[in-house]
Amino acid sequence: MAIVEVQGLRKSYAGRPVVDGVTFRVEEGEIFGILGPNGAGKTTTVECVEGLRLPDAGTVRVAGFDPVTDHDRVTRILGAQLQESELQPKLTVREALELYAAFYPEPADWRPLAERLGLTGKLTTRFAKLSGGQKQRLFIALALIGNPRVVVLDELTTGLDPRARRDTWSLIEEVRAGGVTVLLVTHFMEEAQRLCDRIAVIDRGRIAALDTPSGLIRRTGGGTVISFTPSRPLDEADLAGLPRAASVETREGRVVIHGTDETANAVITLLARHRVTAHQLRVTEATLDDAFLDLTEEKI
Ligand SMILES: Nc1ncnc2c1ncn2[C@@H]1O[C@H](COP(=O)(O)OP(=O)(O)OP(=O)(O)O)[C@@H](O)[C@H]1O
Repeated sequence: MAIVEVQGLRKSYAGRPVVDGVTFRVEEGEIFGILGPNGAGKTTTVECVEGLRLPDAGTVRVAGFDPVTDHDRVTRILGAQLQESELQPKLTVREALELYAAFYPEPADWRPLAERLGLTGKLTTRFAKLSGGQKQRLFIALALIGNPRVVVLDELTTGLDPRARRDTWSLIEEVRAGGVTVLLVTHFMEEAQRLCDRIAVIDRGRIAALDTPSGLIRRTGGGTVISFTPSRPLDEADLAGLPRAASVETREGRVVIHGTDETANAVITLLARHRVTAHQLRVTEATLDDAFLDLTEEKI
C-alpha cells in the first residue's frame, strides 16, 4: 500500500516553476530516495509532503490525508527531520528529547530510542557541543519520537565524515527494519545506491527516472564500463562496431565504453589485433553515478 502519494505536484516561486508535475508513490516499508542536482526541487517536493508548503497544483496524500488541510493528523503519521537552525543550541540532548516527546499524544519512550541511537552517554550534553554525527543521530531520534509510520530525512549525511556517514546509513536501515517507511532526500549516489529500494531522479522540477538503483544503472545501457588510454588512436569504425556497446566516447585521449562482458572481451581482441597497448585499462561495474549523469545532463 502506498503511504505517500504525490500526483502532478507543481510549485513556482515568483513565476518560476521549481516543481513541475511530479508524480510518485512511496510504498509502506520501503526506503524511497529522491535524488537530484542542486536546485532540482527535491526539498520543495518533500516540504509539500510534510505540509510545510502549499502546492500550486496537484495532490499530496500521506496515509490518505492531505498534509495541508489535515496537518495535525499528518504530523502524527509523518516524522520530519529538523534543520540545525531549528534546535536551540543550549538545549541538552535529554531536554530536546523530552521537549519533542511532549508535542505528541503518544510519543515513543525516548530512553530506548536514545539507547538505540547511541545517545545515552550524551544526554547532558548541549546540542551545540555535539559532533556532526551525534547531531544527526539526535535529529533521527527527534524525527522518530512521535512513533511515525513514515520519516522524511533531507540531506541527513551532508557534512559527515565517511565513518559517521556509514554509521548513519546503518541507523536508517535499522529504522526501516523497525517498520518505518523512509523518504530520503540525497545527492550522494553511493548513499542512494546502498540504501534505497527505489529512487526518483529529479531534474529541473521533473522526474527524469523512477526505478530501483540497478534498474537506473541498466538504463545507461551498459552494466560494464571499459576505459583505457590507447598507445595510439583506434579506428572510429572499429570502436563503433564493438558488440553490445551502448556508448563509446573518447575524452582527452581516454576511451570510455559502456557495454557488457562481451564488449570487454572484444576490446581486448581489438587491441591485440592492432598491437595497441592500453594504459590504465579498467573494467568496472557501472554505478549510479554514471546513470545520474546520463539522466540529468543538459539536453539541448
Ligand atoms: N522560498 C523560496 N522562494 C524562492 N525560491 C525558492 C524558495 N525555496 C526554494 N527556492 C528555489 O527553488 C529551487 C528549488 O529549490 P529546492 O530547495 O527545492 O531544491 P533542492 O533540489 O532541494 O536543492 P538542494 O540540493 O540545493 O537543496 C532553487 O532554485 C531554490 O533557489
